[in-house]
Amino acid sequence: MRTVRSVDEHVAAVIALGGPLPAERVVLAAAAGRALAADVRSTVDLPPWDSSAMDGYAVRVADLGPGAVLDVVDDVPAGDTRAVEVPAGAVVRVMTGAPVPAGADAVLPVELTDGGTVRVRVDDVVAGGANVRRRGEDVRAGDVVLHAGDVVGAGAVGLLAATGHPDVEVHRRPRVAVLSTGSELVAPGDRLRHGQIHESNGPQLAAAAEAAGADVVAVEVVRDDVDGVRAALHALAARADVVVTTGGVSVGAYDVVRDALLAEGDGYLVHVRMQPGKPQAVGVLADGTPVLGLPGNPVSSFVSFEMFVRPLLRRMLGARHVHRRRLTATLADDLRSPAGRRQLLRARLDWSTGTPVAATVGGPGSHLLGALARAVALVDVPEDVTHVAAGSPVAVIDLREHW
Ligand SMILES: Nc1nc2c(c(=O)[nH]1)N[C@H]1C(S)=C(S)[C@@H](COP(=O)(O)OP(=O)(O)OC[C@H]3O[C@@H](n4cnc5c(N)ncnc54)[C@H](O)[C@@H]3O)O[C@H]1N2
Ligand code: MOO
Repeated sequence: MRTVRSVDEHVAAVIALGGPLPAERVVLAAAAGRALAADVRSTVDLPPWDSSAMDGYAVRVADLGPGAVLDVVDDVPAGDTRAVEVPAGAVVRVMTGAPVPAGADAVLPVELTDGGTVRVRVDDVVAGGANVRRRGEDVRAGDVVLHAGDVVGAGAVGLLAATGHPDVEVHRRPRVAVLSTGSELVAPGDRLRHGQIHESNGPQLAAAAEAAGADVVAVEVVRDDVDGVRAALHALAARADVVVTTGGVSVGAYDVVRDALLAEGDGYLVHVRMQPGKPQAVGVLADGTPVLGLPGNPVSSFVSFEMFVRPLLRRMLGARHVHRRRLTATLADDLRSPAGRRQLLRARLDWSTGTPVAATVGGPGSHLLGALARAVALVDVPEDVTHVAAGSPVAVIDLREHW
C-alpha cells in the first residue's frame, strides 16, 4: 500500500529524518558553504584604532584656515605601530589605513594642500572628524558578528578573518551516497546497445548534493536485482549519512528499490501529489541511515532532489534556511496543469524588464532532459490549479545559490 501525501507533507516527513550534524572546527579556507555551529563574537574592535580614510595630513581642525602653512612633523604610513602625537600648530602626514595620531581630530586629504613634506600649505579646510574611521565604529570587541545557522559566504569569511578568527566551528557536511538502479544503464561514453541508456541521474544527483553542501562519498550503479540493491544499500549506508537512490520505485515488475526497502522492513512507498515525482520511497535502514528513493525519470529525480533531498541535506548541514528562495514572477505563456497534482515546471527567468518573467522550458514529460540545463527555476503550480494564463503572477522556486 502506498501512502498518499501532498508535497508539503512529504517534505515534512523527509526533513524529520535528520537534524544538524555534529560540529567540527575548520580553517577559514574550508569554511565557505558551511553553516556555523555557534555564534561568533569579534575578538577586536573594528577598526581596532582610529584609522585614516584618506592619504593626507592628520590635523587639529582649529589650526586650519585657507592659506595656513603648517609644519609636517612626522610621517605615518599604514603599518606604523608607533604612538605618534600631533602638536598644536603642526600636522603629521598619514596614509590611508594608518593610525590617526593622538591630538588630531581630522584628516585633511592631500588634494586640499600643496602636498608638502616639510611644511604644507592648506588650500581648503575640513570639519572635525572628517576622514577619521573611529575605533569600533564598525564592530565592537565581543559583538556577535555571525549567528549559529548562518551559511558562510565570501563576506562572512572576510568578517571572520578581520575579527580575528583563523578557524571556525561549523556543522559537519552530510555524507551522501548515490545509488542508481537499472539494468539499462551504462557509463557515459560507453557505446549504447539497443535498450541501453547512459547513466545520468547519478552524476546529476551527485552534483546537486555537492551544490547543497554535501560531501558525496559514492556514486554507484546496480542492476535491477533486489539482493544486489539490498547489499549496495547496506554497504553505502555504512559510509554515508544519507543514501539517495534513483529508479525502481514505481509499480513495475522490476522496481527493485521498492522491493528492497519493503524487504528491509522499515521502508514505505509514497504517492506524492506532484508532477513530476509522483512515486517516492523512503526508508530507514537497520543502522539508522535514511534512504530516499527517487523516481528514475531524469526530470523527476532532479525535481525530487530539489523538493525533498536538498531540504534534508541543508538541515543536516545546520543551515537556518533549508528551502530555496521563492519569488513571484510573471508567466510568459499559458500553462495547463493536471488537477490534484502540484506541478513543478522547469523555467528560465528573464530579468531584462527588471522584474522576473518565467518562461517554461522543455515539455511536461519527465524524460525530457534536453532543456534541463537551461532551467534556473521551477514554476510551482498548486494542486487545484489547472490553467494559468500568460501574464499572470506565478510562484517560482529560484534554483540559483544564495548565501
Ligand atoms: N503503470 C505505471 N507505470 C508508471 C507509473 C505508474 O503510476 N503506473 N508511474 C510513472 C512515473 S510518474 C514515474 S516518475 C516512473 C518512475 O519509475 P521508477 O522510479 O520505477 O523508475 P524506472 O522505471 O527505473 O525508470 C524510469 C525511467 O527513467 C530512466 N532512468 C532510470 N534511472 C536512470 C538513470 N540513473 N539515468 C538515466 N535515466 C534513468 C529509465 O530508463 C526509465 O526510462 O514510473 C512511471 N511508470
Ligand atoms: O511522477 Mo513521474 O515523475 O511524472 O514521470
